[in-house]
Amino acid sequence: MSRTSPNIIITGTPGVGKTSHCELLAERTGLAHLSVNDVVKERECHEGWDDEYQSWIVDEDKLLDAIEPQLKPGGCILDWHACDLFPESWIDLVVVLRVETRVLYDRLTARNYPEKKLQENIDSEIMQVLLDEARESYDEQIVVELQSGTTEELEANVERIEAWVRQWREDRAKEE
Ligand SMILES: Nc1ncnc2c1ncn2[C@@H]1O[C@H](COP(=O)(O)OP(=O)(O)OP(=O)(O)O)[C@@H](O)[C@H]1O
Repeated sequence: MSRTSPNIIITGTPGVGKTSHCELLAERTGLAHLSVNDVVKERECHEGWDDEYQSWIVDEDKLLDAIEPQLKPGGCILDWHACDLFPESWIDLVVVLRVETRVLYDRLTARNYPEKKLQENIDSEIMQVLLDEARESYDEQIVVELQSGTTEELEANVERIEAWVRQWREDRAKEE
């Protein structure tokens, strides 16, 4: 698949800062921020609502069919707490955001997460579940782990990804 702009996944445990990163990055690069949660909800790519976890039960096939037309030409930033379902051939960079347990606890508590969901997400961050998932699903060279504990780190991460996008576009232009 030939893309004129890259597709990037920004992933990590809920509360690490995916949306904050994606919004800033979209604004600065012109890439489209695709919130997978919104797609699931708006395009009904789910099999109903899970009351205990307060989240949709995602129909992954439906989701992939829904986003494929947007991903094919490139230029998307996928914002989601999972990454292993997206075909490798669609993706150019996978950013896994990480945060200290204490900071994540405060962020999720502020959102009034149900106790079970809060604890599972904290455990998932401690066990680096998303980082392992990304490393198992994609070429290690395209997987980057970045800290997202402070606004300075957020700014530095966005600058770094922005520079990567610039370079990607320059390299692609040279190839043509
Ligand atoms: N690097 C950071 N420094 C300071 N605050 C941050 C940082 N990243 C995120 N936050 C704050 O943490 C909260 C959660 O951030 P955000 O919604 O971006 O996380 P998320 O990973 O997208 O969560 P979800 O998966 O539930 O959508 C927000 O209040 C945001 O302002």
